[in-house]
Amino acid sequence: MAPTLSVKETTGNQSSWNTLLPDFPKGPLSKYRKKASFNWKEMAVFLDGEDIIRLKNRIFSALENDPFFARHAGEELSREKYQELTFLRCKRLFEYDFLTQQEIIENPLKILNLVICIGMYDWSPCLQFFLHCGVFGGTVLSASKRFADFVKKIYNMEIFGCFALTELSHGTNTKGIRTTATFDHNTQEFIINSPDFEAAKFWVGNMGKHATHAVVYAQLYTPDGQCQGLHSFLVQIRDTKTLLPMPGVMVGDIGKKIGQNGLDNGFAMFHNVRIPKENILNITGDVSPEGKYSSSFTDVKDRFSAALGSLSTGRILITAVSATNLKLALSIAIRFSATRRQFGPTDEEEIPVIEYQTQQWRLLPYLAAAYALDYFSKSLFENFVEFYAGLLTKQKSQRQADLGREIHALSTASKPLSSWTAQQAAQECREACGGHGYLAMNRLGEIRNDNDPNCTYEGDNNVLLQQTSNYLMSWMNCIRNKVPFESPLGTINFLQDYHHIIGWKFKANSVDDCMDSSVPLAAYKWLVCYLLRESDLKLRKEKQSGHSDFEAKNNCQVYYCRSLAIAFVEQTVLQRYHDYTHDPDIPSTLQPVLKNLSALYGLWSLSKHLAVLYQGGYVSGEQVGRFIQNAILELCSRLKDDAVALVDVFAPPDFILNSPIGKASGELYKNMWAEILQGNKVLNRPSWWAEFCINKPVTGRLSSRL
Ligand SMILES: CC(C)(COP(=O)(O)OP(=O)(O)OC[C@H]1O[C@@H](n2cnc3c(N)ncnc32)[C@H](O)[C@@H]1OP(=O)(O)O)[C@@H](O)C(=O)NCCC(=O)NCCSC(=O)/C=C/CCCCCCCCCCCCC(=O)O
Ligand SMILES: Cc1cc2nc3c(=O)[nH]c(=O)nc-3n(C[C@H](O)[C@H](O)[C@H](O)COP(=O)(O)OP(=O)(O)OC[C@H]3O[C@@H](n4cnc5c(N)ncnc54)[C@H](O)[C@@H]3O)c2cc1C
Repeated sequence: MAPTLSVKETTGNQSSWNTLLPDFPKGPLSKYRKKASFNWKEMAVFLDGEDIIRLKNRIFSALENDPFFARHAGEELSREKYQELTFLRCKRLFEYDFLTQQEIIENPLKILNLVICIGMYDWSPCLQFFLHCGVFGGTVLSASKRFADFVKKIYNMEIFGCFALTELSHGTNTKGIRTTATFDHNTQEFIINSPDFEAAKFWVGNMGKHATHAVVYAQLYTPDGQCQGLHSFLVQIRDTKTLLPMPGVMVGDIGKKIGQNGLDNGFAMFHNVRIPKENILNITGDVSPEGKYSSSFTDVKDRFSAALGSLSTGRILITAVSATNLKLALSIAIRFSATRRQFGPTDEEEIPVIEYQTQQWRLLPYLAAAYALDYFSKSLFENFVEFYAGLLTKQKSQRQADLGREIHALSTASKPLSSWTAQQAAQECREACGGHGYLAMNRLGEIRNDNDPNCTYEGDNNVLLQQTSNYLMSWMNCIRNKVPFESPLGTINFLQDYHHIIGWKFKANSVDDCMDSSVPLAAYKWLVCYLLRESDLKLRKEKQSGHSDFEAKNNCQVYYCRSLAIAFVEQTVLQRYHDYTHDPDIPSTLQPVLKNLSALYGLWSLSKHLAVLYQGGYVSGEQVGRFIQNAILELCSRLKDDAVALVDVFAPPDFILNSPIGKASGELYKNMWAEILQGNKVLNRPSWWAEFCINKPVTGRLSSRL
């Protein structure tokens, strides 16, 4: 695969940038655009490449010109209407068929960009489409060749799919799933059953109203009564001609959610539902006609990992989806902050709120995080593409197995990091826009609420972090015994220097010394080693004091393993972004601002761990804390005049961003006013006017009845 994220890509010339990226309208934001230290078009082309920008333009303009995607000011859709519109939009996505197989093979990053572009418009149709084609379709596709005919039906929408793992009473604990699939060798069928309503499949996207088929995870029972563990099965849940439930299936919608309400999340119970033997998705095991179980995995644990392997795709995608929400929220809040004026040094002059130190400190570290996480999510996606190619070609090498473990460990921490960062940023951006941030039309509430489940689905963030710390702790024996080790992506290779790193101390002697990301990076390496040592000691102590493995692990999470996983993933994100921004091949016009972003992301993230850095003796004395704080403030101040151009690089067109206060013109009040006046019945008196004007209350009439 071509190294599409390599910095060696050409950035073209001014005239090609202008063709790809039109100028913004002149207006209140022009002042900041002129102050920027770099050309935003050069940056956009440098980061994405011309081909991806052309793809984005194609998608954005298709949506903008399509009546099905029209936005209507003041529109308030009922949930049913919103679900219907979401489905109509999803159908349009089939009709557009934005990417050919060939384009995806040539540059897999295009699929990620497709998800991002559609999601920037609205996550409901995006998730509906990709749950069907990607999560459901991808699982069937990777099972075996015998589903080839079925796969065709998926991609021409003859059927519609969903992915049903979670149950009403079990989600994170996948081993606790209770749906059963019992093989009947007399009829060569599996019989699917939900033992009771608590084992009903629950939360399943697309299942609520329209999915016809589901990938159902169930405990496989062979005729000898043996449970062979969790396997997945293709089950038809609705008739494709009528959308009525299939015999034995009770299926419905779980109700209104906090966000993503265009998507129909549903439940299903199965009562003796018979499916052909061939419908087992034989990824991890199969049964013979006589009912004998076979699996290419001899180890039960390996089989379990493989059964859940497809979840890594979702977690990597969610890392990127959350980074996208971060970009959307920041585009709105930074454009607003550069145009909204409050107070000033004199009575005559009010200044844009972005000039305030607090506003800079609240927003600009998130801007740096958006750049770092965007880069990381794309690079992790590229790593995953390599792994997936190995899966499809049935590679059984040690490298392939190690790569799977490493990607699992990275994605189970990058999803939490990215989704939490976006969630906190969306709230900060909401508040940074004051009251106007709370107006639904400005979209920050929608971004916050639609991002929220990224912290939960595809695995609860707090529980997923345990997977990453388990992986890190698994190297402790090698570290203790000084046995050399390395991982395919090299993310844990620095731990070989553990005994040396653990003795490091903070070296910078001034604020100036701290202005490069190498400083927080060194601190992070120490922090990971320290937290690894502390977590390992704590675990051993817990076990020595007589606690079971379960209890001991549980007692090691807070302040130990959980912090370890977070520090590790922050370190990994920073390492990749540091290497990228410090590459000598980066255009000299862009490098200074990129290095500032890298330093700010590193120092700001690290500053949340200051207590542990002091506690473990990596830093001492009050000066170090001050250096870090002052360096953060200095970087915020340096980036302030670049902030508008930095969001111009990633902000989608106004139609997609859909926020009057976030529009590219910066005509904050004109844009809001226009939207408000186009609202539904804004100037009308209420339909219930008579309740005030005619039917007056009789004060105290009800008090005697209390
Ligand atoms: C991880 C768990 C919590 C583990 O539970 P536990 O029982 O404790 O098990 P362990 O002992 O820890 O694990 C045993 C070993 O297995 C290893 N393991 C586990 N999982 C994996 C894995 N995925 N890969 C590799 N290895 C794995 C583990 O490390 C252990 O090994 P070792 O002992 O350390 O060596 C687990 O139970 C769990 O996963 N829980 C969470 C459940 C979950 O995630 N459910 C998801 C349900 S589906 C859902 O939520 C859907 C949501 C809808 C929105 C999705 C949005 C997706 C993004 C966009 C669309 C995608 C587009 C696709 C594009 C395209 O392809 O076209
Ligand atoms: C919008 C949305 C869409 C979804 N779509 C789908 C779908 O399409 N298909 C599907 O199968 N599922 C779907 N899900 C379900 C989702 O995958 C689960 O909700 C998720 O895996 C979390 O599981 P849970 O809800 O059982 O949480 P629980 O596991 O019950 O978690 C509850 C709390 O307990 C804590 N907890 C649990 N175990 C531990 C532990 N070992 N240590 C410490 N704390 C613990 C958690 O941190 C959490 O705070 C969706 C969910 C949402 C919100």
